[in-house]
Amino acid sequence: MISLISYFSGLSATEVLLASVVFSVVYLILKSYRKRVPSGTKPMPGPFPLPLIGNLLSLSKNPHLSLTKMSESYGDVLQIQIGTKPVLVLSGLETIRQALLKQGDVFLGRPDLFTFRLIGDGQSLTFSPDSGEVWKARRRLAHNALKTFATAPSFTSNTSLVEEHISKEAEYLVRKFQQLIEEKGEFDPYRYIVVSVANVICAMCFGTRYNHDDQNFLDLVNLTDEFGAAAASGNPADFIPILQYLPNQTMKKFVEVNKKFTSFTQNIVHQHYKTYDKNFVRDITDSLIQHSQEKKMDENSNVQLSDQKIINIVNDLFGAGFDTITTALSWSLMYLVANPKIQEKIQAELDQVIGRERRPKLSDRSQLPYTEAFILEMFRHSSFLPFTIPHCTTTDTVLNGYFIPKGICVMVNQWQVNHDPKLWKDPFKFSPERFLNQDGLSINKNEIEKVLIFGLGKRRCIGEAIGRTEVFLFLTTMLQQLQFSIQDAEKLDMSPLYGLTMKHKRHLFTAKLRFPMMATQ
Ligand code: HEM
Repeated sequence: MISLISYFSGLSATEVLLASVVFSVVYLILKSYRKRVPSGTKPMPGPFPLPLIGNLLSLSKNPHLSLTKMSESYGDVLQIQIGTKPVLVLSGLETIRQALLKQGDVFLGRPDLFTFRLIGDGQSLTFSPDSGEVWKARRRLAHNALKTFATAPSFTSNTSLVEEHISKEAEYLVRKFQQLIEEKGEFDPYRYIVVSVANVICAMCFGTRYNHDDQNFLDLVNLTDEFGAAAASGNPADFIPILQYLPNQTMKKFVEVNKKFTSFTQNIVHQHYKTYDKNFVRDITDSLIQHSQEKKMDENSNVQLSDQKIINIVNDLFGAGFDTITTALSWSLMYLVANPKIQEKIQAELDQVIGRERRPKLSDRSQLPYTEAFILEMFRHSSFLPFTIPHCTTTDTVLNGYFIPKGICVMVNQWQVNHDPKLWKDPFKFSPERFLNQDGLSINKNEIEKVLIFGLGKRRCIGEAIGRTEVFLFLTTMLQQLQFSIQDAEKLDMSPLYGLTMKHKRHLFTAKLRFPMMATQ
């Protein structure tokens, strides 16, 4: 190698050897300088990074698995380098609780990443690097809007408006599946679930719903895979700047997807501005417009928010509100066809508690422990959000004795917690029973606390309540009426495809009506 370099450079072999020794010594000195930390603290452990690419090669196609493996050697707090940027990786439930709950103010930042700047014109509540007073005011506003809609009563039934929207969409979905079975015999459930779930969030955000065959809407909602693939934690383009300028199909698609999403929500918001009637607030967009028109200060902080900052919240709620739930439901169906006995057990529970004369309601949830245990196990086992959205530190800090500098990007490994053998017996086994108390009739609350899928602390998901409600109602409405299966169960491929939300390969399903269709209530 040395003689080859010397041949091409015209330098002698000794000169090349000397230059490489000097380069290595300088590199090692720089590295040890980086590791210098204040007295009384330890430098973070981690694998040795290569120049320019850092530890990129160790991340593999499945960073959640490689980083779990790495945590077994280096511990819960470890540092890697992606490209030239240092990244802190957190594992272990107690360490993550310490960081996100007890030291929550320090770990609530978001890093300024290239892909994040492309989302919602860089104004996203979720992805922008803002974590100061403006972010807090926007988050409170979004949270309140969701709570108001989650508790608003329905005009026609004694449930909430949200429950009514979800139950109606779930019912349409069952009818659609039935029609597909009659016409084609099989169907790709993901293709239809995504539209139904998007319709629920559309109803809440914009007061509209779309037909399953509306091609424009279909094109829009089917773009989420590209979004998830590029916004995933550890995207090299976020850490090696040159990659942002090289031709890259994933990035090109990502820019396209973001433009489409933003223009879709902006168009609807503009229509709302035209028809807005402050005496009749119909949906979240209306209530946000009301807030922006009244130019109310945020009650807690005196922060004045621009119209754009308020209205952009709709974009975030719409995006976050359907990809996550669609993914949860499609993983649920995969586990059900892979485990027909578990499907039968859920159906037996539904038959016993609800029967066939009426549809499932949210108030049935506490009496359906096995169904609830199945949902928890689906969240745990799939861990389809393997990492939270990346965080960053807002000041220098110390965690478990390690010095953590201000501004470092933080990856929180939810997948590791959900598969940690110290927390779970046979973590790779799919077993809803692990969440039941010994009597088999109630849920063990301590076990629920160990599942990490909505994040923790100040950045914890604000849609959790709606998310859990939606997964429960869609699933129970489908399973009360349909028994799902696939033709070739041995060929079922459940390996997750890495992304912000991990998807599975699409499969064709079939379903059998469990009893004659009853009229919708
Ligand atoms: C099963 C469903 C869902 C799951 C598993 C989920 C999970 C998550 C996770 C892991 C985060 C990141 C937390 C962090 O960075 O530490 C998050 C953030 C967020 N989620 Fe969800 N989510 C779900 C549904 C929803 C829904 C239905 C909405 C809205 C209607 C929503 C709105 C948001 C927003 C706005 C944020 C950003 C919060 C912030 O940065 O302050 N999510 N979610």
